[in-house]
Amino acid sequence: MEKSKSLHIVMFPWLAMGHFIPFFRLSKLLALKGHKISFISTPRNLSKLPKIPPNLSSQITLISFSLPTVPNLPSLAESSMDITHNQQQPLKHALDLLQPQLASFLQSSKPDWIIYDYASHWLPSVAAQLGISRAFFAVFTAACLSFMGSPSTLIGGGDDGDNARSTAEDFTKIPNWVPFESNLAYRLHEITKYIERTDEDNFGPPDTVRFGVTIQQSDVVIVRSSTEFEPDWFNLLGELYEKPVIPVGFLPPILEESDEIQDDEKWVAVKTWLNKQRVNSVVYVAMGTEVHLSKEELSELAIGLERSGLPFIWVLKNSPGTGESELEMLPNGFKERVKGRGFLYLGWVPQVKILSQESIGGFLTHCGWNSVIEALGLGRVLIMLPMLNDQGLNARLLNEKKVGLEIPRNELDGWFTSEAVAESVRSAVVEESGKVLRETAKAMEGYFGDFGKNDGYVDKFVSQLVDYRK
Ligand SMILES: O=c1ccn([C@@H]2O[C@H](COP(=O)(O)OP(=O)(O)O[C@H]3O[C@H](CO)[C@@H](O)[C@H](O)[C@H]3O)[C@@H](O)[C@H]2O)c(=O)[nH]1
Repeated sequence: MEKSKSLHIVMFPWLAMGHFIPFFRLSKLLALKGHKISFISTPRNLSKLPKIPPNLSSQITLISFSLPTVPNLPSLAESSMDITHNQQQPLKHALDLLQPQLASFLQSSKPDWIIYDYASHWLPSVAAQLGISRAFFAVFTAACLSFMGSPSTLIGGGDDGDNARSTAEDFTKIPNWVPFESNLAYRLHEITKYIERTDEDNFGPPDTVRFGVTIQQSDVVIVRSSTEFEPDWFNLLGELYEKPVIPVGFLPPILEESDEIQDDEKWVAVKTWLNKQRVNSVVYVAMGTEVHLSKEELSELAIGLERSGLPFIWVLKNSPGTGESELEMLPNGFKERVKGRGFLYLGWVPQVKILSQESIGGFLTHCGWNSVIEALGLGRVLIMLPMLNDQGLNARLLNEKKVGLEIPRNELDGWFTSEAVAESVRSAVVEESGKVLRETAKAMEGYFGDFGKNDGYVDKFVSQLVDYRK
């Protein structure tokens, strides 16, 4: 690469594991292509990132900013996985207070580009004043972003005519700006949770406004998806945003990287157990970093897995709200009854490594976009139980694509039964009724897991960064 084309790029993700992973993956790919990266976050978040490989250590600099203390945020909390849903807004308040540090860093380092997330809606205008080019990296699907609408719809304020959304029901309808056939919309229970959260925002704007302003004030928007997978949604998104929308591909994970964040002894126990199971037989159950199921939901899921009769490995978390672990919240006698057939794991697992084991037959998932990309990159069929954020929309899209099935729920309150869990799991993983889903999911490896194809998207993106630079 010519020296003149080497860029200095600052990365500033939202304080959530599901966002650091794609931002860091993109940083490494950009560094490999000869660009200098300054990756900014808080000390505890930076310590959770995989190690920078020696060949990239001179290209990537980690920049640590202490997170200001704010009311209603536990003192050691620095990311969305450390807190409950109700503390998400105080975390955004703390993020907003990083503005002066960010501004002075940008002023002194004068990067070519800054790539940021939706939450720091104040950042694009700070960067613009300093003459720095600005990219919003949306770690969501083009379908989900299109559903959310144009910047003016997101910013709202009642001036958006027919497009304005004021009630939860408005989010359960296909938007009038979608010109093609689709079933993409929230279920009432999914949006009720979302609205509950934004109503508690006493410290800053709701997420919709953060998104709208961020999109409106960016030079380009980068999306972690591909035009091959979502052609119509990408066309629509370009029209809604009226600015370049650049697919950066899926940024598929590198298997070896998950070695760095695992405890060897524990992994050996998981691997030994997985190796004893039949090929394509085990259900991997994991709900990401932000979903915390209630005791009743955990119980229904547990009994459903038990009833399915299939072997399963289930990753459980500590509940930041109660201090109780999900393992402690499981129904009485469950652990003993599934002993040998169900592997219960409390803590952080190397998810990509688990998904890559040949005994895995399907993935019961909350549909976080990272988890979906990791699973489809390895051709695993999905059993979908979306709970928050974009997850419901992801599930609708993946249902349309026939790569899995949604566990049937009560549309109003989201309740699901153990029978529905057992039937869905069996259908997706072993029964004839799920054969097409298994085959379609397998074929997705070609989009999600193909490194050459995905790297082509990053190459195109890099040449656009060079072209659009101010
Ligand atoms: O024990 C664990 C738990 C998680 N992971 C990894 O952590 C990431 C989790 O990301 P994701 O599956 O996207 O789940 P969340 O972190 O819960 O997702 C948040 O971020 C996503 C991307 O924005 C959104 O799609 C979700 O709705 C939002 O809740 C994945 O890479 C997992 O492999 C592990 O490796 N081990």
